[in-house]
Amino acid sequence: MQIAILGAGAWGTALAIALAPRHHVCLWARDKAQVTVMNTRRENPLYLADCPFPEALQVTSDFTTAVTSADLLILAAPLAGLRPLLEQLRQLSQLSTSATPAPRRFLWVCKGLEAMTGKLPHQVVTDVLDHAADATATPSWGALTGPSFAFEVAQGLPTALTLATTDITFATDIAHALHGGNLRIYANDDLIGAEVGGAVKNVMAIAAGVSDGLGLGHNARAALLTRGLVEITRFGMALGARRETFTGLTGLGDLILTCTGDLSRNRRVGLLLAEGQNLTAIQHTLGHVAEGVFTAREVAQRAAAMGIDMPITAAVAGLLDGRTTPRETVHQLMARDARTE
Ligand SMILES: NC(=O)c1ccc[n+]([C@@H]2O[C@H](COP(=O)([O-])OP(=O)(O)OC[C@H]3O[C@@H](n4cnc5c(N)ncnc54)[C@H](O)[C@@H]3O)[C@@H](O)[C@H]2O)c1
Ligand SMILES: O=P(O)(O)OC[C@H](O)CO
Repeated sequence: MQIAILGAGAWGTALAIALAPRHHVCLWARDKAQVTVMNTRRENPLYLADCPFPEALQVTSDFTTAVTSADLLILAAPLAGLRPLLEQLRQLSQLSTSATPAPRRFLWVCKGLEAMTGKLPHQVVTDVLDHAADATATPSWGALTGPSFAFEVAQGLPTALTLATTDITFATDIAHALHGGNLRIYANDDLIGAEVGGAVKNVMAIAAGVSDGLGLGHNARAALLTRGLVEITRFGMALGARRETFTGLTGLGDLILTCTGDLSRNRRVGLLLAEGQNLTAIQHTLGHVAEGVFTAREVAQRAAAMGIDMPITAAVAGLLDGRTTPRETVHQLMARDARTE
């Protein structure tokens, strides 16, 4: 299969490295200087150092060429970049004079709720690509998500992912095509559940980082993960997800990985919050803002509007907004009334 990976951050680069030995893969980055560096050094020192590119991997800054020659697109920007990237694709489809139209099969890999709109990635997709106007042109799309640190995937370590979409035939076909090497890909038709799991686990990872950073111990972390999963499930089911999705890879799986693995950027935000750093200082230290920072606020707002009890999420949102300190947050959570599990 000819695959174009759009976005050469850590995750897009890792997927390109993992898929290139079995597919024709073209990795696109919008920054020409970054492409020159990647082509010269055959690695991505800015986002994923010490992970050499397979010989067959192509790297380009030519968007049109990357897109029009692909059978499958993997949109590998963070959630904030999903809408602009889709707009770019839509323009290309509309403006293309090529005999080969832009491919309609695509996956996204971002995790979160969009800042300001509170939308899940598939809602952003349907916002931008108004496919309902032409039923015959319905694109096939889905989320590729699950417990996966980019560095480990690029190192060829075993990883299991989920390809979630409402069209199970498409999910199964593409999962089958991508499955192989040390990547296991499961198909799932609960797109909302998969996206909610991937989004809200980032909020819980910030909480776990705070807990560990304050030295609250293993008991506290186990409680946090367990009650965090309850919150994720509650929120997801209210949005239409299936309960069992939250015990799968995109729920419990990604929650465990991100809350306990020190490669997690969201967990690191929590660890730095526990040291007393504010968000500006954290962004300076890490060089970016982890997805959970935006998602915490959006989930807290949506949950409050829907009357869903999400105390850990609300606590993380308050902490990120500077309304409480890490120790006050712990005190507030522990002071809640006793209840049934
Ligand atoms: N890093 C991981 O281990 C990992 C694993 C699984 C999923 N994810 C998810 O994948 C998404 C991307 O994460 P990442 O780690 O690659 O981020 P990153 O910060 O390493 O890189 C983001 C890349 O996207 C590019 N980008 C941003 N906006 C863009 C736009 N409009 N058009 C084109 N490119 C754009 C940036 O230039 C950068 O190259 C996130 O939502 C993340 O949650 C990451
Ligand atoms: O580094 P994080 O916290 O963005 O997590 C990366 C992946 O989402 C883990 O599955």
